[in-house]
Amino acid sequence: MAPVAIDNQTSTNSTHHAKSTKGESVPAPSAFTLDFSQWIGPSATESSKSTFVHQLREASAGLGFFYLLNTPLDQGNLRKRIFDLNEKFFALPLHVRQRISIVNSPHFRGFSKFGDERTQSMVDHRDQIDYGLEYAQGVQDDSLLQQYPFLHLLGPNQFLPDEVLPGHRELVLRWLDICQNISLSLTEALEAALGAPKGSLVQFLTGQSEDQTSSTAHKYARMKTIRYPRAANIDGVQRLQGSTQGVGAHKDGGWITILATSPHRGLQVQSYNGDWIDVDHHPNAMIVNFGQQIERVSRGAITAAAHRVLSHTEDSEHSANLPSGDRYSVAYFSTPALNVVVKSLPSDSLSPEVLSIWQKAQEERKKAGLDTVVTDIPKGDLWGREDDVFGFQAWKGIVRSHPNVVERYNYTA
Ligand SMILES: O=C(O)CCC(=O)C(=O)O
Ligand SMILES: [Fe+2]
Repeated sequence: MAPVAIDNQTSTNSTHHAKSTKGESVPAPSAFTLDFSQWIGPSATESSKSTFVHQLREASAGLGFFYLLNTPLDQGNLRKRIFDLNEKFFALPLHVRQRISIVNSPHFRGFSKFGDERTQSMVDHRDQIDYGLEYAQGVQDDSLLQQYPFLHLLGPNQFLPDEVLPGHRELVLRWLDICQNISLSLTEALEAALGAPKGSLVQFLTGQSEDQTSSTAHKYARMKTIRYPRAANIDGVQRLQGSTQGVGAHKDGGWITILATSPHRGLQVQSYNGDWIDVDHHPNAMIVNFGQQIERVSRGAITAAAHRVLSHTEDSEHSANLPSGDRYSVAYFSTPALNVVVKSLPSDSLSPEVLSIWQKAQEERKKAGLDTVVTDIPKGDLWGREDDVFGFQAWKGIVRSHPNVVERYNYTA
């Protein structure tokens, strides 16, 4: 097959208000289920690995969301323990939760009260603890921080002591560590799926590629333990009348997201035709989606999923026949190292298999009367200039989500 240049312009063009010109409803591609043990571990064989890579390729060009079975996160009782921890934390009185308030942390890590976070300038109806890859201490060099404000993101997490929340530090750091490994391993599989040279994507995560801030690789990742409460008033804050925004429509700013949810409905992904599709809870699979940096690196061959979470009150129709109580989730976001320039792969280096899947998707869109993908997210929302290190994008994303931290430390946005 003649190679076709996959171009960022056409593959991920934002057509905010585009509609199917035929006005008919277009069937949406469904989410895929992949088995991680086919890719890595004692039962993986050459043939199972190639099946995995094939499925990953298909999943990457579809909704950009897939289920991943048999990860180490679903072994033993780890998932149950972290969800128990999450529920216990949010059951604590506000003044105890605020002992690890995000505004205590110059590194944007800690508890955000209900109503303190924004997406697309609108308030999110959730509360959460933000974490990042653990660094014993923050960067101390003031002139470096001035030049590269995103280095403020590196530093220690905040945890409640074991007497108050048993296992908090241990469990979260373990979850983070396992997710790091899964994300690296999936990145190796993505290299195979795209036909990219070995190590060409992994280098972005390890920080071993181009380096403009220092000779140190500033590896990075974020994680959140989240609650979407149902009550009308949470910690003295009233829900916005009529708003169902748990977290508003967005594409994750980083690389790969690994998500576990409680059985409650709420997560939705936007199909190429603009429809919002439920991504249901899976009791023994992680939900994986891609972030904007992979979309950029792959020139749009891999879709960064546009998604959102609806947050419903007790009496809404969405709550019917669903488990009562609040929705919880644990989200891990791998990102490129802060010091790397995330360069796109040369378009002629993408494998014919990827190009043909991409072309098929294009043809389907055309048949549906759509020239481009319909999305609520502006194109290249968190893409940087080709020569900027990723840290600047990470900084842009975080400062707009947490204006209270920006104000407390006099950061410039
Ligand atoms: O809570 C969820 O299910 C998803 C959260 C999410 O998309 C995010 O925090 O970026
Ligand atoms: Fe997200």
